[in-house]
Amino acid sequence: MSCSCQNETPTIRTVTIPYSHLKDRSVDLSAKIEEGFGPNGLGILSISDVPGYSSLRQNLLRLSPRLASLPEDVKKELEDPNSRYNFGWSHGKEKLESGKPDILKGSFYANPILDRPTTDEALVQRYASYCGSNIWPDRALPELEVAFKALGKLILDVGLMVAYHCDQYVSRGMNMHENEGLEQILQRSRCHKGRLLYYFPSLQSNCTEDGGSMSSWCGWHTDHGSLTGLTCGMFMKDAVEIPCPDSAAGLYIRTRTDQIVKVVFGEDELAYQIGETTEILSRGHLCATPHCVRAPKGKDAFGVERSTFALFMQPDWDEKLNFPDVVHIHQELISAHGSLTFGEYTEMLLDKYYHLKTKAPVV
Ligand SMILES: O=C(O)CCC(=O)C(=O)O
Ligand SMILES: [Fe+2]
Repeated sequence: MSCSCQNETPTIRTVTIPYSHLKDRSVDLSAKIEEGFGPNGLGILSISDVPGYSSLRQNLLRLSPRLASLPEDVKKELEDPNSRYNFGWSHGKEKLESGKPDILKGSFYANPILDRPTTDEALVQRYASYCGSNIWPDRALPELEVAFKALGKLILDVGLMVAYHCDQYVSRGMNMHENEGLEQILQRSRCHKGRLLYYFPSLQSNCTEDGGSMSSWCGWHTDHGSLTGLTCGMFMKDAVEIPCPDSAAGLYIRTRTDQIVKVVFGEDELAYQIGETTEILSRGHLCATPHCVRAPKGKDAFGVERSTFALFMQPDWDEKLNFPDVVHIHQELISAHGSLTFGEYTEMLLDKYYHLKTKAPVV
């Protein structure tokens, strides 16, 4: 890990694993997994030299401003209130830390592997945010489906390799039942979710000030699922890709010791973060990652937009989660219900946080 310090907030480079090591199941990557995801790690690591990745990233991220600038009535047709906007276009539906609607970014959600994970209508109603169907802009932006699925599949394939090495690391510290490792859970899931994010350009009135807030573009949170694949954000101005105009802008992480650090990884690297579900199931051997995104500031930030893509890899709605006896996240929910499926667990969380289905998702 290298660290350069500016404004007292250190900038830390992620632990990086070359793809050639990752794909080799006989290489022992425990030390790297521990350094990135273990109790003293940042909860993020990146994979370098993934074949084909750079162009798939560029193809998809370049479509993000085009999607966001489609006419309002076209975007409205891509909305899915029934899934609480967890499929298709979502803008201004989620709430910020302040409770105000989040109008700073637009998201497009889809399952990159299965267009329709089940035909069972009862399941679609019960777990609408997982079991729903994809909504593609077939006429307005037909390239989106191809580019989204191609990048999403690649991030899943590489993510399964990361998961294999996570299991190797965790099984050194605890007994793992057969079939209950992260790799197998993710392999058999039908509900992975991709999110193409578009951060609208800063407006003149607010791009000089962010009130010192780290989370000016995306609030502090931990991802809910198992493992999140994340691309390096692409900054653009007037449809042209530019370097980020403010070195303080980008992804921030809160460390185990409550320090806030800015995290960087190469444009051609694919980053992975741990979600809450993995932290619970691994009994804390792998730790979830609190993170947020800071918008650029200063006069050069005017008109600058950011695009990125996240793949939330999560257990199937039917997956029985073998929760440990002692957990420190969502303890009251889990201990009251010995064995829960991931679908049931998620519905309970949504109810806890979002007051009986009136608000936003927890991906
Ligand atoms: O924009 C980013 O880099 C991170 C987005 C994120 O954390 C999320 O979608 O959960
Ligand atoms: Fe996140």
